[in-house]
Amino acid sequence: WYCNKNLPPGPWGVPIVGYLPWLNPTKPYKTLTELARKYGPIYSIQMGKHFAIVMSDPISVRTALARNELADRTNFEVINEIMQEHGLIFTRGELWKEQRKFVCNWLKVIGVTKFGDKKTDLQLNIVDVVSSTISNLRQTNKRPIDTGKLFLVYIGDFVNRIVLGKEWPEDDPNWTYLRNLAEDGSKKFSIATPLSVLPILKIIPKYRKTVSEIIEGVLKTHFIYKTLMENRGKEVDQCKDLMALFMKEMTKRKNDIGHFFNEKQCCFLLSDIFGAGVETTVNTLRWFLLYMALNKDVQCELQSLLDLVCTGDDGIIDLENIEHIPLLKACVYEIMRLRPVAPSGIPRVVNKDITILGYQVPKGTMVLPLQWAMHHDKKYWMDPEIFQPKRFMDDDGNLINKKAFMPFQAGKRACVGDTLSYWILYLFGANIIHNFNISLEDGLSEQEINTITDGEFGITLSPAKHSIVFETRI
Ligand code: HEM
Repeated sequence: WYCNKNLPPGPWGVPIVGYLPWLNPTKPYKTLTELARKYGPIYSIQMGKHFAIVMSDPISVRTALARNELADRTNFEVINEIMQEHGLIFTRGELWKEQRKFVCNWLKVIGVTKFGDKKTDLQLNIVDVVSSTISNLRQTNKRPIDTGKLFLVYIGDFVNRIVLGKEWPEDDPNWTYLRNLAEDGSKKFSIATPLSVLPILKIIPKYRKTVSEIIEGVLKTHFIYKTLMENRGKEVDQCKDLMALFMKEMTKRKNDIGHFFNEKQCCFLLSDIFGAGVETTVNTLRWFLLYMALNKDVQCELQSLLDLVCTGDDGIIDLENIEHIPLLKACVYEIMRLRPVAPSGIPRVVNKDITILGYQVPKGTMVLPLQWAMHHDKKYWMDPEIFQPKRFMDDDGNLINKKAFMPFQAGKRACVGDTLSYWILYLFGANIIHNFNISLEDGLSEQEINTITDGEFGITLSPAKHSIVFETRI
């Protein structure tokens, strides 16, 4: 690519590491955004081993992500070592096509449809874990709570139900192990991240050890999944969880060749969906409650609206009720704009030489759709740093689409869990705000609050450690 004179502009780097030494080590998306303001909506940058283009104009990002040539993920050696090219998120080619179709079909089977009937068992399952969360919070008696641990238990429980067809008591040793692994795994993955761009770092014991520990966690998780599979009997035929559907597909195709429905793929797929579904929604919900605590006027307005629609005897706000409160959806959109859990974007790779916005982009180039830059661009958002949910509403109070809003990205590889995530976030968000007055623990200085809202970036962007006080209001 050095000979290619028609590459997008971009900063110079140094041999081997490229531009890495100049990236903010804890918030790389902020440096990448500053570079976007300097070099424009498409620029090139060398990140260690990987040559990348960074895109930040929403229309060109959508157009680029929709192209077949960008439907693959970057080939990271360390990810291949851990995932062995199985699962869904990091797969390529025929395996990806087949497994994505299978997962999208499973989501339809359990009732996740964009415009369909929302009064399904699925909603009852979410409401059930929301009710347990609320009962738990009622007992906190205004004691400050670490929302990360709490939501991991309940959202994790819901995801286990739909993925494994399994409900574990909170103190079950397997479930406790998987939860600890989820928390610990995020930290380990962030330690291992530099390896994806600089595989040479593998010679340093700290990195080797981290990768070995991640692999050990993967193997133990698969052991738990395999035991669950072995213990499932005839009931599987009636079940709709992902594991059951996969097992039925394995039986149906056991004499066929040229497919990927085998036990190894099943284990990687189940853990991929658990990982993709839990950490993202837990952290988005934590951001939501944090900003509710910091914006009492919005919280009060929401509570009055929720009081009006909550007419059922059970005191539950359901998806039907939520259709009448555009402000709630606007708050969820605004939090995903202001603090997207994937601020740098999830990278894709160019699988053959192509032209993007008049530039020649060679095969193998990594493409970063930079969510942080799009979500904080003054051209599209007035006062982008301020939490202002009503920017997603018109003067008549209706929701409006914003082209620069892309938390799930776009195109053939966009997130498969967008609708499900919204349902989880609406049901948890609405019912918690309806039941409790939310505030941040007392006595924090402005600087401490800024540190919390600035967040910590690992696999996802989460608020820095903080506690929330839940005061019962109904
Ligand atoms: C707030 C919640 C969530 C956010 C912000 C989010 C965001 C994303 C993003 C940015 C991508 C990359 C898409 C691309 O390359 O264009 C992605 C991929 C993916 N997400 Fe989500 N996600 C969320 C929740 C979920 C949930 C609940 C599930 C589980 C059903 C899920 C499953 C996946 C899968 C399987 C992929 C990989 C798709 C593929 O490579 O074909 N996500 N997500």
